[in-house]
Amino acid sequence: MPVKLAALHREARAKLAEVGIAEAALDARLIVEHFTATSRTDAIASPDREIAVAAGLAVKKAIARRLAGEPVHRILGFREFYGLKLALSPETLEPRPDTETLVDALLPFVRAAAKRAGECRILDLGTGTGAIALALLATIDSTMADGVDISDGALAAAAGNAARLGFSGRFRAIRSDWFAEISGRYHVIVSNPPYIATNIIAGLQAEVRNFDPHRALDGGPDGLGAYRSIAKGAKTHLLDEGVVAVEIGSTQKRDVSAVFEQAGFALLQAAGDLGGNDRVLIFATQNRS
Ligand SMILES: C[S@@+](CC[C@H](N)C(=O)[O-])C[C@H]1O[C@@H](n2cnc3c(N)ncnc32)[C@H](O)[C@@H]1O
Repeated sequence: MPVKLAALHREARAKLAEVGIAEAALDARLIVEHFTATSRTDAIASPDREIAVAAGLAVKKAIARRLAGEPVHRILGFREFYGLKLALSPETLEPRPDTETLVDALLPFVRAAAKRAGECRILDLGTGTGAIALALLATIDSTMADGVDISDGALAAAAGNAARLGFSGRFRAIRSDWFAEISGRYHVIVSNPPYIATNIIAGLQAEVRNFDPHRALDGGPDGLGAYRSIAKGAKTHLLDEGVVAVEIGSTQKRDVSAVFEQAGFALLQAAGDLGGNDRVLIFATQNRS
């Protein structure tokens, strides 16, 4: 029997709240809206709208997945980042709001390079869904980006997102172990690399541990492995006046700075995330700063 929209919302919310899911109301709303193709306005203006049986069943299945611990955006299959709707795959990290801080901090450097050189060439190492590169392309016209990943599934998701958002002409997805397959030079190298120490992963929140790919999380024994690879290769892939920007774990500012300083870089700027934690470091080559 078809069910009414308001009843579906109520039932979904109650089921998630019952087991103590923190964002029960929001998660229920996102699930119902997505699987019934309705909006917030529909829920207010047409609470008695009848929902087709198939859509009602799809909501039930989605609620069951949420109850089993799957993050809501994995269930929906997409997540918003910097105002862009990005499709996820099992091989991509779910982009986080904290990473938007990295995009914000980098924009002035991208703008300056675009003004200076007529265009800004960006290399996004560990591109995942393409989140960082696509946010920069969406914000500044005279930009092009190469998104690198070691995961074929992530690269397929990034290329799909670029195409859907109309950026195929300015975005290339490249399979590479960091710089191994990269020969060009860039005005900006950016990365949100895996930065969690291997022995910490088992103790992470279940939603992260069980659903984000470990290749996107695991930074090796001390969490710094990817930074070492990036710092080592960055100099020979930067154009004059170029910068390298990385996201970091909240306790890694000193260690990551040391890794880049040893590779011939100087810290130009540090930025915090929405919670006030150290989150972004931007470096230039030492002879420039
Ligand atoms: C923390 S995720 C970041 C994803 C995306 N940039 C974001 O901010 O949402 C790190 C990414 O690095 C990729 N990665 C891990 N090891 C790599 C390697 N050796 N070379 C290239 N990419 C790698 C992972 O597949 C993953 O997509």
